[in-house]
Amino acid sequence: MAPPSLASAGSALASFLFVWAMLRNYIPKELHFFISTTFRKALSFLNPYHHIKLHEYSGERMRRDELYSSAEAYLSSVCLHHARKLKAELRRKSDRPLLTIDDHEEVTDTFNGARVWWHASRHLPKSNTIFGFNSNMEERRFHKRHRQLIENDYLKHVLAQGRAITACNRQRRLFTNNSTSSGTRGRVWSHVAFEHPATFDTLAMDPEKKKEIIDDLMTFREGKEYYNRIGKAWKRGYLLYGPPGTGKSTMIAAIANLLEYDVYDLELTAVKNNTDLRKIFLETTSKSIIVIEDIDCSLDLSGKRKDKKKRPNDETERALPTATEEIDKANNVTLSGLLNFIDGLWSACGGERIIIFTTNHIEKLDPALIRRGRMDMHIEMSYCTFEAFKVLAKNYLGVENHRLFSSIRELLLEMKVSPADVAEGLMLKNSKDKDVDVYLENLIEELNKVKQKAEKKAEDEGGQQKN
Ligand SMILES: Nc1ncnc2c1ncn2[C@@H]1O[C@H](COP(=O)(O)OP(=O)(O)OP(=O)(O)O)[C@@H](O)[C@H]1O
Ligand SMILES: [Mg+2]
Repeated sequence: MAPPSLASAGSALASFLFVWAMLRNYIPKELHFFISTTFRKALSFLNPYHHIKLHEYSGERMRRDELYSSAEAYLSSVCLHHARKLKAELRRKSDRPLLTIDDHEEVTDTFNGARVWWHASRHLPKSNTIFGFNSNMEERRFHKRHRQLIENDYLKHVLAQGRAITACNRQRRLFTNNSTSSGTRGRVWSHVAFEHPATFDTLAMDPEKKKEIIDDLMTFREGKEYYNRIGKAWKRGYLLYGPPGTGKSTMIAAIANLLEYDVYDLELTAVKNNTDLRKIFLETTSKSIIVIEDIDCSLDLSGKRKDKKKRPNDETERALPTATEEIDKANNVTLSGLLNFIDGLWSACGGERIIIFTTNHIEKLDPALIRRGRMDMHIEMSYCTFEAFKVLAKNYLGVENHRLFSSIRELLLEMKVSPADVAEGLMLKNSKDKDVDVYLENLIEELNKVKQKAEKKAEDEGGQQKN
């Protein structure tokens, strides 16, 4: 039951509204206006709550408002379990039903001691609404004493959390600029869902080196303010080099999965010239990894610059281009175009990008391309060590130790074999046998074959030299 003071206030209000309804048609318009505005003011003065509306579509181009979508993701994550009415939908290219809070359902959230009521409503389009969007609206209500907190901190909190949740939930994409792909619709990039299962856990490499790379990546991801403070574009370059089959492409997938970024696989040979390269770059989004695989094969990097001996002091100091170089510039991607792509003014647009080059021949690359600051971290992917083998054995066979491990360690110390070859040896074809011994014996047999081949090759080469 309501307390007596509230009950009497309520009955007074009811009597006032009744009298007002009876008299409103008989009093002059000016008096009617005065009474209704005074009444509204009195009500809003007594109302301790303030409201903020978030519209789903905003701006002249009726784009989906990011604050709205962030709030939707935030509420679905933080307040979903409090809501009684939910909506379930299957988003495109997803096989997991997505649950969100239903329209007209009210949920509450608490932030630094302030309580906020969220209410979602749906406005059906009027006949003359442009584009005919259903404009949904989230409305927040909070006590006026928390206004500063809500305006300054809560709004930012909802945006940041919502963005992070959206990034985590979204289907990541693998883009290619190869124009022969179907469905490009005039765009330079076409994409498919990125579903590579590689992670740093499944990547076979020295554990310390792995940790160093993970730490570096995580520092980068959290580094927005740091990069702002030091006045540097929020991007980082990684050069992965090493022989074939040592896990360079696998590491790219592991990085993308760790950071939850999209991957843009840039095929340089399909880019006409530097202008196109810039356009291509501008069509990438943030939170992405731009990859150029086998960079030494993609571009004739050596011929585009003058003799290094003439410019010993500064690699950025370039000699004037010759006429042939000018023609090349119009028709090809040049080294300077690529350098511009990596760290020219345009490269700062959007931010939060990682650029990765891979190569089997680091010695062939122009030093300017891979100097620190452009390619901040040089990562050597090496032949399979015993530590790397242990990761593969755990992934493929689920064993962390075994009596045959010592023989494998000996063999790996004696020869150079890629993790890809070891992984292949751990996979028995046409076998349903799940016995670990069989798999490891198969690997030892394969490794011995490689060893004998290498020894025979060395013998042949030795014989040829004597002759
Ligand atoms: N370090 C590794 N950890 C786990 N698996 C690996 C590793 N290296 C290679 N593999 C296995 O070998 C296959 C080939 O590896 P990957 O394509 O990553 O090699 P790469 O270094 O990119 O070779 P390339 O120089 O020829 O492009 C992968 O599919 C993976 O199964
Ligand atoms: Mg590769």
